[in-house]
Amino acid sequence: MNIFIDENIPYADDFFSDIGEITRFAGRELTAEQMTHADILLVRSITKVNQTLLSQADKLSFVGTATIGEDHIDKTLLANKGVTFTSAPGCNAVSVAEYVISSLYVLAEKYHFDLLTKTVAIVGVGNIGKALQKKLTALGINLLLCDPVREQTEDGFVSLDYALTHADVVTFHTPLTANGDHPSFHLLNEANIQLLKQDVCLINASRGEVIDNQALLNEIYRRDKNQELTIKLVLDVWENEPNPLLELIEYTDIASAHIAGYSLEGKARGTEMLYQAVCQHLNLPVVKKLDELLPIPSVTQLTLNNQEQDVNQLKQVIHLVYDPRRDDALFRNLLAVKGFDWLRKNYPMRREWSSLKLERISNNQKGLNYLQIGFDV
Ligand SMILES: NC(=O)c1ccc[n+]([C@@H]2O[C@H](COP(=O)([O-])OP(=O)(O)OC[C@H]3O[C@@H](n4cnc5c(N)ncnc54)[C@H](O)[C@@H]3O)[C@@H](O)[C@H]2O)c1
Ligand SMILES: O=C(O)[C@H](O)[C@H](O)COP(=O)(O)O
Repeated sequence: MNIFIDENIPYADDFFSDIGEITRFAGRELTAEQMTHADILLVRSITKVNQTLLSQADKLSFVGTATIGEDHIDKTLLANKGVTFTSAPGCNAVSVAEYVISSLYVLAEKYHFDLLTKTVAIVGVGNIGKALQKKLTALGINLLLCDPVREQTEDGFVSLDYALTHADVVTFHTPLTANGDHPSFHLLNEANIQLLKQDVCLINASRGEVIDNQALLNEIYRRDKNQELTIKLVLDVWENEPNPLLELIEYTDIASAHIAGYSLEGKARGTEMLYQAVCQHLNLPVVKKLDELLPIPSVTQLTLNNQEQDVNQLKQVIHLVYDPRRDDALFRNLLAVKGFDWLRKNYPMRREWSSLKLERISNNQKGLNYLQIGFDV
């Protein structure tokens, strides 16, 4: 059993070494010739699984992507070839939600605003959007939800134009789609970008192509020329990765190399989900568990030393576990020297909020419930 596994899939040996012979590959360099030997192929988002790659893959019976996004997979081709496919839905949803909230508290600090006075629009309310909705609701932050697919059968959603016009923060969490009733390609574009409020915070942690990056840059120039307040910008994903629009970077408040989903837990859950799917595919018992593999966090416990949680304490606790300014500094300092893919391949350890246990001075503390937003209490 020959298992081809992307080099950026963690814990591959732990989960798969006793199932078959593992061949690791660099995600952008896998060739059709190599695929002649593969029974199982496990990829990440940068490997295009298409006719070109699979033209000689006569032994292939299973393809898995250790990611939420599937836009790099020709699923129709796999179905026609009788190849089983699975992705890792929700594996890094918490990681992305925590990236967004950590970034919002950086913006609140930098621009001296109170998040509780802001309305946040979540565009795309699936696994990630729901994780974000749960945390932001627990933080008492006003929300608008935009999801035309869910809106067909559920209440409580607003149109994109309404969200763009009324929200102080707009954060995108749709898949990248070019077809269907609600294509997301260039969802934010030249025609609607001027609807954004004067001092809006704009976040993209979905796919770069969901926002027309040139139209965004042009809008930034236009607002600057008209001496309007500029857009506060958090970009984790970029059109044309790994070659982002360089002129856009200087106008971002937080820029990162498509790492919002890169918590250790998020990436490792993707591996575990593929392992479970491979076991089902091969009729093998599931005997490996991720919890047995995760390392002890560098900070495991914190005692909160004041009776009332205030926003400063909250910000410090959140940024103790993960502060996106770290990734922004790496991006700005190393993108030109090392490159986008290197930044992702060499991403430093990052844990999720649940890895930190909060000890309290007294149990009668009122205010924020850290447990509800995802800390271990
Ligand atoms: N930056 C990162 O590291 C990172 C990590 C994980 C996922 N992602 C991206 O985020 C995307 C969303 O992830 P998810 O797990 O929430 O997926 P999901 O499929 O669970 O949810 C996506 C939601 O978007 C909605 N949607 C689809 N088209 C829409 C449109 N035109 N307008 C508004 N809503 C629309 C869907 O109805 C669905 O509810 C993934 O497809 C992936 O591309 C990025
Ligand atoms: O789709 C996803 O899960 C995320 O975009 C994830 O960050 C992709 O990571 P990659 O496969 O590019 O390493």
